[in-house]
Amino acid sequence: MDFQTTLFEAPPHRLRSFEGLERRELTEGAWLDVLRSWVPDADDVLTTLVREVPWRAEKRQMYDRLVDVPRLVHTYMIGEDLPHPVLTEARDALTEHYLPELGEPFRTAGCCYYRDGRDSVAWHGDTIGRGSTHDTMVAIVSVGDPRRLCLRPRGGGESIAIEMGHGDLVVMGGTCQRTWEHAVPKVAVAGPRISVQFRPFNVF
Ligand SMILES: O=C(O)CCC(=O)C(=O)O
Ligand SMILES: [Fe+2]
Repeated sequence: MDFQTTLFEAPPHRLRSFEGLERRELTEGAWLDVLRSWVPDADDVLTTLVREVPWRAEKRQMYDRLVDVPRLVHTYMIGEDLPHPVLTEARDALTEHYLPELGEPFRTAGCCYYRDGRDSVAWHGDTIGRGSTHDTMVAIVSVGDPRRLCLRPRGGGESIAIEMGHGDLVVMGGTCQRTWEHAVPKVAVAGPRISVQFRPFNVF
């Protein structure tokens, strides 16, 4: 790229491209995509979200069972402005990249704030709405301290774990919400982490 191009053409996204995205096929038509260090300004995204998101404690029945959810949450519904421009870019870039496979845009952004290693989410699938019956995608952008996303097949079998680091993208796709479960387990020591999950219409 020559100097003039760099100087005069503002990049359409400050996000990196999807080059380096790796797919891991799980069983029964479930899969995981992982792209490390996708999000720029991850430090700024973290501090902005800690400050700007109207966090509330989660005390309710979640998904298909009553789970222990020690963490803070807030969901940006369809049409609501997101609290950081990088998140808007991320949602639009995800929509563009996955549209041929997903067939619809990412619409909502669920935010979860794990304040320290004691915050966690128990085993569940995102099966409110269409995730219980249809193939879909949940795209997770992670900022802050790394935490493990554990996954296990619902029918029994070995679990796997993916580290979600500062600025990483992890996408659960195919049948993942109905044939597998996922969890973010407690750990002895961890600093703050925020997860932003982009989902299509009527997937929670
Ligand atoms: O913390 C994460 O990245 C996963 C959260 C999650 O599975 C959920 O809120 O449904
Ligand atoms: Fe989930």
